[in-house]
Amino acid sequence: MSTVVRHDTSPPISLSDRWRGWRDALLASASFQRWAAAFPLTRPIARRRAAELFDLCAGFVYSQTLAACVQLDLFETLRAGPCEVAALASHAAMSPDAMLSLCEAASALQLLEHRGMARFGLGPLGAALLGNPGIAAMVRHHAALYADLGDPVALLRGQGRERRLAHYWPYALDQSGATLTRDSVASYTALMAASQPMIADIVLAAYPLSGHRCLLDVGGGDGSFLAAAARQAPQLALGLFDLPEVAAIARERLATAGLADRVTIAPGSFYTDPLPTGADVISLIRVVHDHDDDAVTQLLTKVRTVLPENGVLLLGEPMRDTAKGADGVSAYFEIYLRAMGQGRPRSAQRLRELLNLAGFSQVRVLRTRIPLIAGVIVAKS
Ligand SMILES: C[S@@+](CC[C@H](N)C(=O)[O-])C[C@H]1O[C@@H](n2cnc3c(N)ncnc32)[C@H](O)[C@@H]1O
Repeated sequence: MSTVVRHDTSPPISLSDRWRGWRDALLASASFQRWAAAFPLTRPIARRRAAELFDLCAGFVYSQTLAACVQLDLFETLRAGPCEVAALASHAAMSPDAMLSLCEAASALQLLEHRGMARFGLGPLGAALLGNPGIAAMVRHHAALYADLGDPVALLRGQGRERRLAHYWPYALDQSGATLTRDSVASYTALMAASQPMIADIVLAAYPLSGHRCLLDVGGGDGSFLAAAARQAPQLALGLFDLPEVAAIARERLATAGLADRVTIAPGSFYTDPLPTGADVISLIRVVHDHDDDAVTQLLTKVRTVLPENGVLLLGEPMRDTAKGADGVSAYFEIYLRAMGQGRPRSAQRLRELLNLAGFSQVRVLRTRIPLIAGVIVAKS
């Protein structure tokens, strides 16, 4: 491994750099670690750090344990009540020993729980997962991400290998959407629809739409957010803009929901086509984060241009800095979006800067029920 060359144009070392340097040297010292683990006052910190490092090393195994449970429909199987390992094993076409390993691992992760007499039932996290089908869908689609992450350094260097995640989100490869087929958009559209009810609850609780006349959902997927908005605000006229093949799915889904008369569907790409006019509120739900800064600034400018005076932009997506525990979200999206090939996880502050750049001068960051899942910003020009 070569040494990093430091140029003397680096800024002078600050007091905080010095303090951190001292701390890092201490923490990196094996003898300090031994002392900290032995000394009663520092022992709890040493144990916590050891557990945190262990979790980081083992994270992939935890994820794959969860993936196996989802793939085998274990949570669904246990919904009705606990089962014997032998029955679960025969259902999953594996040996009872292998099933026991999976059940033990899943129990340690609170996905399952021992229920005595070689039986296992749902654990608190497995049960919670059943209440939100979006999570299982998310776990299943991670197969593409983990394939890309087989060699993380090659991924970061942009070397070789076909990127499976970029094919999963084909608009990352074709911004006009012209080459996309129904098949190529169907899985990501279904994935988004599965988690949309929770997102819609969070966004619409933070910013109820009762004061608006017409909502245009840009990048609106299969129309699940619009359907939730329609339930909350019966007066609202609805519009959806998305790539043509996705817009076709939305047309069918919204017709099935009995909303055909209330909704106008506009197929197109926000890179190449104008946005429809007429809405007094335009939503961008989980759209901005997977596009690069220049594209986002252009999109936000387009949105501002078609909004009337006093019209509102409603932006909802995970943000780096709006929640306790958001560090994990930040780490996840940094690498996820790198594998996808575009976009950045942004802080509310960075989004504010991009909104200002696009001509929105009144920007408010709203509190949300579960900030880890979605932050909300409303903006006016
Ligand atoms: C991550 S999904 C979010 C979907 C939906 N808003 C939700 O939260 O469930 C991003 C959406 O933006 C759409 N999209 C991506 N690029 C687009 C473009 N250039 N023009 C229009 N829509 C686009 C995708 O088709 C997809 O439906």
